[in-house]
Amino acid sequence: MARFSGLDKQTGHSARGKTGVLLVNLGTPDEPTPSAVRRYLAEFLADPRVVEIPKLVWMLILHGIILRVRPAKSAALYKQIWTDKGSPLLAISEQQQTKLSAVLQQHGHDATVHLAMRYGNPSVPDTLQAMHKQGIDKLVVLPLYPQYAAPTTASAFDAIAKELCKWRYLPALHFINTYHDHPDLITALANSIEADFAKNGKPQKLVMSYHGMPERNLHLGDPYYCFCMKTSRLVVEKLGLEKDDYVITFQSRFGKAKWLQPYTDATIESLPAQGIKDIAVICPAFSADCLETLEEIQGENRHVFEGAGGETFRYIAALNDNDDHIKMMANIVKPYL
Ligand SMILES: C=CC1=C(C)c2cc3[nH]c(cc4nc(cc5[nH]c(cc1n2)c(C)c5CCC(=O)O)C(CCC(=O)O)=C4C)c(C)c3C=C
Ligand SMILES: [Fe+2]
Ligand SMILES: [Fe+2]
Repeated sequence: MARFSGLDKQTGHSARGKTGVLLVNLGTPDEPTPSAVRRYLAEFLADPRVVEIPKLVWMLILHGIILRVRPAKSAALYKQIWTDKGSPLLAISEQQQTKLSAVLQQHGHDATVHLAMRYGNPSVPDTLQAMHKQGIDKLVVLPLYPQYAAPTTASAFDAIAKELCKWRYLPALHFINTYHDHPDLITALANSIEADFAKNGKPQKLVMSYHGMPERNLHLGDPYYCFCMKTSRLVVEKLGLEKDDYVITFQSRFGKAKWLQPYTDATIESLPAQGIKDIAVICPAFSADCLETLEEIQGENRHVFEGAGGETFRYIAALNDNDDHIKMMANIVKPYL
């Protein structure tokens, strides 16, 4: 057998030269059941980009403890957010794919749009192989993480590289590594906050809650924290908010290590005692609503706030398939088509 995979002469040497856009997001279990969640978490948490502790020690902890306990608990949470179209993250990503494809066509670009999930399905290797067979040899990858982070963006790159390493005829490749300060992202976030304020009134505090990361990663050189700060600064400048109008926090802590601070849940719990009983929460690291926004913020953190004496809690949805968001994606990829 040949060492590198190639296409037969027919498909390999003619009808090529097509351009494809590949959207990548994190992924989600196939079903909200303990066995499907176990499969998903086993792949996710074994990724050395995600958990950076010595492999042997981590495999013992992961398989000995975490994968015995967490799947049942997480499956119960996934059940709460599951829809008739499946996991929100996947369903929303599919809508983004369809709409981006339509917008690029409208603008006269002859590029197809594809979707892959870093963990679970549709997988990165399956999607790339299908694109290869369709004659795509110009590839633009847009990982849907606005702020570069090694556990997310670099991990998406690893999965793509791992597949391409096996190919004989490599595509031209453009990999978008971050868009945390892209003007269209800032506009889309500001518009969505403004629409909420116009409809529901300006809250006493806007909480901008980002997915967390171990603090150690920041000291090792991951720019994620600084990129989150920049996204927030640009959005609040655009909205003309004052320092007291908002707070930046980090959610979804996993494990016992110190993660980026301040933590979302502790901050939200402390607000009512300071007289802040009316808040709106937005999660600018999530391009699609998912477990971490729908269950953790809209569910858990709402209870935390109300339990501490808070009165009005609003969650401002992720940008999902908003027109602004799709336009941003189109403008980000267009220069490379
Ligand atoms: C274990 C370490 C984790 C790091 C580091 C991490 C970073 C990180 N994650 C996202 C985006 C998402 N994470 C999601 C779920 C999720 N994340 C972790 C762990 C880490 N994430 C776990 C264990 C889980 C699974 C949920 C659970 O069992 O509790 C999701 C949602 C997936 C879904 O199906 O809805 C997203 C999206 C970012 C942006 C990030 C950046 C540093
Ligand atoms: Fe995560
Ligand atoms: Fe969570």
